[in-house]
This record gives sequence, C-alpha cells and structure tokens, in this order.
Amino acid sequence: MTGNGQATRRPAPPGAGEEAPDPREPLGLLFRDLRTSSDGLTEREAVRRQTVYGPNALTRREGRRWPRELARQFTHPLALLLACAAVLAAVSGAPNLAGAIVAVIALNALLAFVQERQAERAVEALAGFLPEEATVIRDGRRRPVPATELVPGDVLVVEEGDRVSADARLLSGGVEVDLSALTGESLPVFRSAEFTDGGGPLLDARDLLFSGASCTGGQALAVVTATGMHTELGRVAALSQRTRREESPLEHQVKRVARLIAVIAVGVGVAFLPMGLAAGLSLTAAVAFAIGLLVANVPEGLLPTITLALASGVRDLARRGAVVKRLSAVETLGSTTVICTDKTGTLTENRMRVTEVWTPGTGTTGTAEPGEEVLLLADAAATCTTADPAAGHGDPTELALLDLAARLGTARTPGRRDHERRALFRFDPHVKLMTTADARDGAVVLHTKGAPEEVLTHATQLLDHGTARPLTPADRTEVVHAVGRMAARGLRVLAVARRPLPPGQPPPTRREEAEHDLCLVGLVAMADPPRPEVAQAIRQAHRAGVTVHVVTGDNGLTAAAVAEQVGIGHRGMRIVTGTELDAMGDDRLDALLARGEEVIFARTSPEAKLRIADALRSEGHTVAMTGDGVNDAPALRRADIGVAMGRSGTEVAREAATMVLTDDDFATIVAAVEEGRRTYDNIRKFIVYIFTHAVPEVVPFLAFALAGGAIPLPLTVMQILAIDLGTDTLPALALGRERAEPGLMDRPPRPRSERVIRPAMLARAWGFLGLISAALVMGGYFLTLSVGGWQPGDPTGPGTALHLTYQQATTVAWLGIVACQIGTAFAARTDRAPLRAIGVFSNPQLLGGIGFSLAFAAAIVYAPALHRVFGTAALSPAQLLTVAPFPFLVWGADELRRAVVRRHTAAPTPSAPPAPVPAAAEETPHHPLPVLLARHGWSAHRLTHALGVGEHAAADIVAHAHRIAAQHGHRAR
Ligand SMILES: Nc1ncnc2c1ncn2[C@@H]1O[C@H](COP(=O)(O)OP(=O)(O)OP(=O)(O)O)[C@@H](O)[C@H]1O
Repeated sequence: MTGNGQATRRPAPPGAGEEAPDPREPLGLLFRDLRTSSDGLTEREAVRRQTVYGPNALTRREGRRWPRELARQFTHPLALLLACAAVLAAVSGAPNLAGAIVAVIALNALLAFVQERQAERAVEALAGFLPEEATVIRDGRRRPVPATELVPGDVLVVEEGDRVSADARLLSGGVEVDLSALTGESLPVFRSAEFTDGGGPLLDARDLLFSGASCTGGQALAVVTATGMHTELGRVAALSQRTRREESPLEHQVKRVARLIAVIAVGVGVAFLPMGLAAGLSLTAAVAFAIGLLVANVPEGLLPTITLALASGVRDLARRGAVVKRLSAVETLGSTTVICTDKTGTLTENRMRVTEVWTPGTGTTGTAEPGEEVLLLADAAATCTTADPAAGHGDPTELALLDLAARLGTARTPGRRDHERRALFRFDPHVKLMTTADARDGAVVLHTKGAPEEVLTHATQLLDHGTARPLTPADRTEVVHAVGRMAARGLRVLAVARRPLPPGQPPPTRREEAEHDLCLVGLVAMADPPRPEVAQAIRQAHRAGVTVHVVTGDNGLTAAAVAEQVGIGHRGMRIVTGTELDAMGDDRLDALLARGEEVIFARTSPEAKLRIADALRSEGHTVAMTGDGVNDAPALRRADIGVAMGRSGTEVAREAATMVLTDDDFATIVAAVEEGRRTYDNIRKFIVYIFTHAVPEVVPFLAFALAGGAIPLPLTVMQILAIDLGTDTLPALALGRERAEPGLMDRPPRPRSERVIRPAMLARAWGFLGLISAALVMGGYFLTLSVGGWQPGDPTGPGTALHLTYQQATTVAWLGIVACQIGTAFAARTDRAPLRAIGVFSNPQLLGGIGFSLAFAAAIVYAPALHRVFGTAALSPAQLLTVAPFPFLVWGADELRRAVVRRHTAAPTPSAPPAPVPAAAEETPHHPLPVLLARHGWSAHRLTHALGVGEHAAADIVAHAHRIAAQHGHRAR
C-alpha cells in the first residue's frame, strides 16, 4: 500500500526487532520516526498500521495460568482433609473407599476449576460491554475511535475525564493526569507540551503521557508513540500479569462456615469410631464408616457453586444494562438501603430543548417568534459552547443552546464559533459557570453562561433593548422571579451574560479576570423530561425499603419539580442547598438523614457527594451513589456501590465506579438491586438444599450404631458419595439460577451484618426437611426389610437368606434420599411463597438437573455392573412405589409449613412504612412554584437565603404560595 506519502518506511511489526522510537527525542525526529505529523494520520494509513502493530490492547499469556489454578483446587484445606481421609482409608484396608475419595477430590477440583473459570470469564467478558473510546485526528478531522484501534503516529485529543489509552508525547496544551495505575502515586501531576524533559526516569518526563493514566483536567494534543504491550503499562502487565480475583465477603463468610462444618464432620467421624466398634463393627469397617461420615459432611462443592451463582448474577446484571466490576458487588447491591442519584440524564432523559427564554426587554416568551433581544441571547449562548452537533459530541445543555441558535437562524455555527475563539474557561462545577473570549469586530467579547444566581453575583449590568444599563435590585428580584417560575416547572435555567473588552485588550488568561462586571443578556430555560420508566422504578425502590436522595448541581426547585414528577419524596421531602449543606455540621447532617425523609441536595459541589456518602455510611446504610464527572470519582469510590454512567460519564468516573450503567438509567439501578437480592436469595436456596441431605445420611448410621448391631447398616459409604457427588450436584447448581420470588422487592433490605446462613435456614434444612427425609428413608428401609420377612437381629450378610432383601432395603433407603432431595429442591425454590407463585416448571435447569439425577439413580438401581460398587440391588415395582411419594411428601410438608408461616407472620414491610401518597400527587405530576414552596414549608427567610432575593420578593412569593396552596388544598406550613 503506497497511497500515503508518510509511509516511506514500513513500521516493523511488534517484536520484529525495530525498537519503538524514543518518545523523548526532539519532536521533528519523533515525527520522522513515527512517519506522522502534527496533523495526524490518514484513515487508510491508520488501518494499515493496525494490521502491522495489532490492536492496542494488553494481551495475557493465557496458557501458563491454568495449571497453577487447577493445582490450587487440589491443595485447599478441604481437599487436603479429604486426601488425609483417603490415606486413612487405604491404610485401614479399604482400598475401594480410598479410590472413591480420590475420585471425589478429583471431580470436585475439576468442577470448582471449571466454575471459577466461568466466573472469571463472566467478569472479563464485561469489558466488551464497556468499549473504551479515544478521540483522534484523522484525515484532518477530530473523530472518536475505539481505543483498541489507536496506532503509533495517531494524534490524540486528551480532555478532562478521558482515560489515556496509549503512550504519547504532548504536542500542545497541558493536562493534569492521575498516574496512580502506573506509579501508585495518587496525586495528579501536570504534564504540558511546554515542559522539556529533565532526563530522569521515563515516567517522570513532564511532556509524556502514558496508557492507563486518566486526565483530571485540561486539554492537550499528543502523538501516540507506543500502543498495546509496547506501552509502559504493557510492560508492567507483562511482568506481573494479572492480580488474583478478590474474594467477596460472602465467599469469605462461606469459606469460614465450610471449614467449621469440616471440623464438625471430623468430630462426628471420630465420635462414630467407638460407637461403630460398640455396635459390633470391625475396626476396618468402623474406620471406613467414620471416613464416610466425614466425606458426606464436608461441603466441598459449596464455595465454587456460590462463586458461579455470583458470576451468573454478574452476567444477568450486564444483560439488564448494569456492568459490575467485582463479584462482590452483586451481594452488596442486594443490601442497598439508599440510592443517591443525580438528576440530569439519570432521572431525566438528558435530551434538552430550550422551550422558553427571558430577556429584560421582553420578559418570558416562547422561542417561536423571537425579537431582537432573544436573537442576541441565542447568539451569546451558542457562542459560549464547545459542543459540536455534527461530530455527535457535546454536553446536551450546550447542544440545546446550539439547536436554539440554529432554529432561530443566527449565524453562529460551531465552525465559526471555534474560529473566533480566543480563550476558553470550561464549565467548572464548583463555580457553575463557563466563559469564552471571542473575537468580534476587531475586539474581544467575553461570554459567560451558568447557574443564574452565580451569573447574577458576577453581573453589574443588564442588556435592555440592546443597550447596557446598571442592574438594579428590582431587576435582580425580577430575574429571580423569572428563574423561580421556570424552575418550578422542572425547567433547567441558565443565565447568559457578556462583557466586551476595550479594543486592543488581550483575552484574559485567568478565570477570575474574566468573570466579573458582566452584563446580563437573559435567561434560557430548557425542558428535560423525566425518563418514562423512572416513576415505576422509584415506586419499586420505595416498596423495597430503599430511600432515594437526589444530589444535583441544578436548582432546588427544578430538582424538586422533577422529583415530584417521578415520585421521590413521598415520605416528605427536604431541599437542602449547597450553601446550607456547607453551613451544616456533621451532627445536623446525620440527624437530617436519620429522619428517613428523602432529601434533595441542590446546587451541590462534587465534594458534597463524598460528605453525604460518608454520613449515610456512618449511619449504617449501604449506599449506591451515581456520578459522572471527574470530581465525582472520590465519592464513587467511597460509596458501597459507585455507579457511573456508561454513555454520558467520563472514563475517570467509570474507572472509579463499581457498577457502570450502559443506559444511564435510574431504573437500571433498581433492577440491579433486585438482581442482587435474587442472587443472594438463590445462594441461600442451594445452601438449604445442600445442608438438608446431611440428616438422612447421618441418621441411618446413628440408628445402626445405637441399635448395637440389631439393625443392619441402611446406607453404605459409597452410596453417600453417589448422592453428594452424583445426584445432588446439578439440582444445586440449578437452584442458583432460580427466578425471583414474588415479594422479593416488597421486603426491607437485608441488614449488612446479617450472615448468609441464618439459624432459621439451618432449622429448616436440618430440623424440618432433613428430619422428614430421614423419617421417610428409615420408614422405607424398615418396610422393605419387614416385607421381606426380616426381624430385628436377623443376620443379613452375604450368603444369608435375607441378603437380597437387605440389599433391596438399602437401595430403597438410598433411592429414598434421592427422592426426598427432589422434594427438597422444589421446597427450597421459595422461602415464603407457595411454589405455584413462581410456577412448578419455571426453572428448566432444575428440571434438567432432576432428570439427570433420576437417570443416575436408575443406573445405580438397575445396572448390574454398579450393584457391586454401590451394594445395591434391582427393585421391584412395589418397592419403587414405596419411594415414589417421597418427593411429594417432603415438598408438601414444606408447602404446609410455609403456609403456616405466612399466616402467622404478616408480610414484612419496609422499616419505615411509606406514608400514603395522596392520589392527587400521582395524578397531577407537577405543581406550580407556590404550591411546591408551600408544600415544603419554605419561609420567606429561607427563600431569601437560598435564592439570594430580597425580603420583599420572597415574602411576595410565599404569600402567593399560600394563596394558591389553599386553592389546591395544600396546607402551607
Ligand atoms: N455547560 C454548562 N455551561 C454553563 N453552565 C452550566 C453548564 N452545565 C450546567 N451548567 C449550570 O451548572 C448547574 C449545575 O450543573 P451540573 O452539571 O453540575 O449539574 P446537573 O447536570 O444540572 O445536575 P446533575 O448533577 O443532577 O446531573 C446547572 O444547573 C446549570 O445552571
């Protein structure tokens, strides 16, 4: 391919010998070595280089890892315990048993290995849901490309919030970057094209950027010098490969329980020895049984099954639009008690459209027939933007302003705007302002837009019929009135101002030099409708006992109106402004949050989120907190579940978050909470199932031992292994995929301190389901024996007349356990609800698992080859019929028990029962400003403080509020 003049020398493929150019060499040389220029590559050349350099991604040496992971499955404490048992069995003369235990260990290790790999894959596959993007200049145009398609020589645009995806040398501009992924140093450092390299370590070079860094401020252009495994991050990755998957608290808890049970199993096994001997067993037989009991009770499959259940939770979450980065997030989600959400884009659609404007001369008007003042306002607003609708990027607020300008036909296109731009002070969420300096008729004019109260603070004049005049207190009051009226209808209001600089004066270099003595041009109000699915999600969150606070940078009244529309605040709502929050001590904040009311934190700074998260967590809440900006990262890390936006959020926020919403939708958070609860519930279901079989397995041994040999042994050790490792495995896995139980989102959140294994579960598994199963199994056993003519004490050994009867009886006992476990599986599917509420056949995996279990059982009962191994015998139809009702009896008994429990315990309700929602509030989704003020008990004093209006204006609004509230039947406080 020779179409590109730059490509005179073919770049060497990675690892082909040619060294990557030194990123620190003089820029001219670097351009020559990379065969590029400050204008970037052509698309064709980039594509060609991609085939040469490969994708810009870190590769892992896959082949080397798995033997170690497999080996780990053989060396964990439970496996070692089983290995000891195998050795003991071998030396005590039970080679069959020893062989069987070795098979158990191998099977378990294999199963655990496969399950863990699946779990890992589930988490790794999530990367596909979150493709990283980079902005490059190709063919002379800025365009977004998938980060994997970056090639050396590309010119990269790096902006606040971006993740740097390749190593690069700065060409112009300066950025603040967080290099902690590479250096471990979490303080951001400033890197600029202006700096020259001091010659120290590469990572310290002040004009270089590295893959894995994130940009926390500024803007720059940089030329890519290395991609993929050739980057510094790639080198580090090659050295350390990957860190091991972190264990979730749930897995940790279960591991401890499993070990405890193993200790008990050893205890029971050891206790059986003297009992077995006393019952007349030989030492070898007694040791074999002791070992059998131990093997039966060690819950070796529990942990991998839990890991797999969490992994399938992760997969289901991803399908619902929530990508979590750790398995443990699934369980944390289930215990969420508070969601702190921002408004724009999460509760609302983030599709803004200017619907009204206000100018000093014409007052509030629509945008249909604009006068001269409105055109001026639209032009000023469109000038003070950076968005580019043609390139498909930009802040929706700015896109709405550009759309207004285009609709009204002003000449300010993005191209012309950028051409005239002399300086830019980006939107700062702390001061809530943005300012540009733009060339106009040989001079520079400053354009500012932002939160009205901030613009007013910095304004001294107002543009009245095209002429600037001083801004009087009456003007301020009028502006605040106008803002209040528009905000109370849920509109987002921005003020726009300007200031021409004297001819010849250069544009300011610092923000403070620009944002003062402004001349107010007018207000623009834009509608951003609530997402249609949010109201339903909020209702669901409330039913589930989850409180929703809104933490927004927007005006309190706008936020309150939107909150009302979606149903937030039905238990009472407070609006706390950023200023009020700053003045509030921690004690008062704690007290406010402890009241259980839903709060709107308006005009907050990003730091407020951190404070709110801390306060809620100190109250014992499990907090999900949304955020999208660079400044939100600390709060996202601090919350239990940091939620970032996949579409509109910055890479920095996505990296700090635990969960990323691919659709930015609040309803997805609630769906994720439900998913977390479901997964946790399912884990409990299979724990009940797995624990239950221990009782019918141990009771026959106890009966045998306690009867002093008068009762022949109802079960053999091999039979127990056939249940634990054969018939029970697939149904247990299938219970992990159970669908949600009705009422799952009608109960209060699980306290964080609550253990996964509750005493009530053990009582149900051991004391109820297990005991019933044991009784049925023993009943079936005795019935078969006595029908065959057996009397207590009769010999049943090989060669005796009753031997076949005994073998059939032990087969009935074994098959009885299998049958009871089928009943237990159906019973365990719900915790409170009747089975019909979720449908008898609604879990196809479970039906498949039971099918497998039955086939396995048929082989053991009827395949002569297996009779010798398991000590079983073929059953007659009548004997089969003895066992047939067992599943129904176990399941039916639990249905009855659940019905009794339901009758005697009222349905659990969220901790603070929601106050009834007045029907009117649901039907009339939004209220005018006065009603809102009256509803939330805003006094004139408070209004003065919050909005910065004069006492008179405030008193006016409140009086008006009282009047209208009275008409609406609301009582103003
Ligand atoms: N691009 C912008 N230029 C100037 N001012 C802006 C811009 N974007 C927002 N503002 C002003 O700053 C305020 C706060 O904006 P911010 O982006 O922090 O929060 P938000 O998007 O309104 O709400 P949320 O935090 O709920 O998403 C807005 O209400 C608006 O007045």
